[in-house]
Amino acid sequence: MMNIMECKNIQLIKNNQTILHDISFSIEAGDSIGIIGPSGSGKSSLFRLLNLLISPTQGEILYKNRNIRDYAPMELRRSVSYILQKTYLFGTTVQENLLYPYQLLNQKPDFHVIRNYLDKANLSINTLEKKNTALSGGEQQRIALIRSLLIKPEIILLDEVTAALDEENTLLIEKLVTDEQEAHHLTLLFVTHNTSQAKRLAKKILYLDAGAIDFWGTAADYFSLKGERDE
Ligand SMILES: Nc1ncnc2c1ncn2[C@@H]1O[C@H](COP(=O)(O)OP(=O)(O)OP(=O)(O)O)[C@@H](O)[C@H]1O
Repeated sequence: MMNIMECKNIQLIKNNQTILHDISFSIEAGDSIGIIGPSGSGKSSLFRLLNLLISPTQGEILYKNRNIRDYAPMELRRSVSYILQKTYLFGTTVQENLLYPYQLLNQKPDFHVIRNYLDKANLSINTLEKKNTALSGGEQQRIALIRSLLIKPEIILLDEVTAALDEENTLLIEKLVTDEQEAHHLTLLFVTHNTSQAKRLAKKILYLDAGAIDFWGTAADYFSLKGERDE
């Protein structure tokens, strides 16, 4: 299996506080990695590093064997897409958001593809004409995810994207992601506080505690060890 991304001895210090200590792990193409750990353990900081929003104090991050600092940030962010709990739809209508990826990629909009994603997300084609503000939080989150997927990233970083959603919306978001993994070998890293979600989606678990890796391995091992600890 090819390592699509690698963190090598990452350290992050901010205001004299060590936020991440010596983080090393490799991400294989097609992986599905759940990142869990207590509040303040550094999960979002790790994503911000992987997306070139901040730089490590020490260590290096490689994407396809090349230091991410050697990529233009916008170029890297097309391949490594970062989606937050609080989504930002821009402009006025849903259509503007779903046509944006085609402008970015300099391609003609493919309404067949758009319709397909809307169908999967349980949204009708008429949603395109709706104003962003006319959508529920769950619908906005689905549109934001579709907008990201239309850019055809190789990796997506989902930072608690379903934390504010109900079960139905959560499962729709999960389905969009898992279908994309099957169809395009998408690599998934997701932060969650939801154990059931981690069990449903993760093949591997990275557990952070106070900025250090406390567990890194298969989800099966993690949940069987955790089960023993909880007994
Ligand atoms: N810009 C910053 N400047 C200084 N300290 C920061 C900054 N951003 C985050 N921190 C600190 O870094 C630590 C890790 O924060 P981070 O948001 O990465 O944790 P997290 O695991 O994502 O937490 P949560 O689960 O609550 O979202 C915290 O102690 C936080 O206060």
